[in-house]
Amino acid sequence: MATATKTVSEEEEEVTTVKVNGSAVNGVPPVFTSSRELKVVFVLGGPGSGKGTQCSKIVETFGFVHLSAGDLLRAEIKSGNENGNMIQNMIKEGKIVPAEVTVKLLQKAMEESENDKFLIDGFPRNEENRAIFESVTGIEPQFILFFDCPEQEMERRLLGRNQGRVDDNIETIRKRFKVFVESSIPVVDYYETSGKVNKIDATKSVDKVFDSIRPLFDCFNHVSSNGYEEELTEAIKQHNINGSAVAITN
Ligand SMILES: Nc1ncnc2c1ncn2[C@@H]1O[C@H](COP(=O)(O)OP(=O)(O)O)[C@@H](O)[C@H]1O
Ligand SMILES: Nc1ccn([C@H]2C[C@H](O)[C@@H](COP(=O)(O)OP(=O)(O)O)O2)c(=O)n1
Repeated sequence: MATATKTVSEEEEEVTTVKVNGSAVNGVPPVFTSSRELKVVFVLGGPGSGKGTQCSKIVETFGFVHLSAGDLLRAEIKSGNENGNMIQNMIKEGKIVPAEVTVKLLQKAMEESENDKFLIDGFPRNEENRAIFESVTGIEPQFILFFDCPEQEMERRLLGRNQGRVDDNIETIRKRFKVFVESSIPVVDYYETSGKVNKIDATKSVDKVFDSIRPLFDCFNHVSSNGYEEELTEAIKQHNINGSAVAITN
């Protein structure tokens, strides 16, 4: 007689469903253990372009969880963890922390959350970030928000941010801009080839920037009978048609 009881191997199979997209790094298979269908949006842009500000608004309106890679790293410094000194020194120098450290923090935060929609802010910041995240979690982002803002404006905003950050001084800011152009823009270019990048003119007011982002997230609240994927594809198409005709920074 057929029974509804699941075998141990069937249960194991369920727990590993998000692993299937992951490819092995050096022969090591992906290790993410969530059984949920996670939806991830990467939020990229230069330092001070307004990523964190807009993420807070998206969280309020669309119920995403905001995971700022920078905030997670700063929390790690405060926690007194053995990596703290190394992270602190790299941030002070405007350098990018090794991906294994950052991916582990993001992975832990996602596993501990009960939500299934994540805004990952300030990540992936280089090719190593991107490749290791993909291999470990098997997650492909729904899309990328790319905040386009001239350096002069970002510098003005960072110098006025006033959060007591060790890296918001002119010397480190210049280093961060260089790293952004050399290491982060290539990641944006990578996603550009699969049509996932939604460029946002970040020079406008906070409310105007949010107005331009909003249609990309509406589908997560108003799912039509076709499912959110079709709505999202249409929203991305419209965004690109109306698209802010702004040049990639530098
Ligand atoms: N559209 C905007 N116009 C003017 N200032 C802004 C805008 N968005 C953010 N800011 C301010 O600029 C600074 C940097 O913004 P933040 O969101 O922290 O940037 P990021 O997370 O990209 O580093 C903050 O002081 C913030 O209040
Ligand atoms: N993926 C990441 C994100 C941030 N970091 C480090 C290096 C960055 O200069 C600092 C600050 O990043 P954060 O995203 O908080 O701030 P900015 O966008 O530079 O304003 O953290 C990292 O090493 N790797």
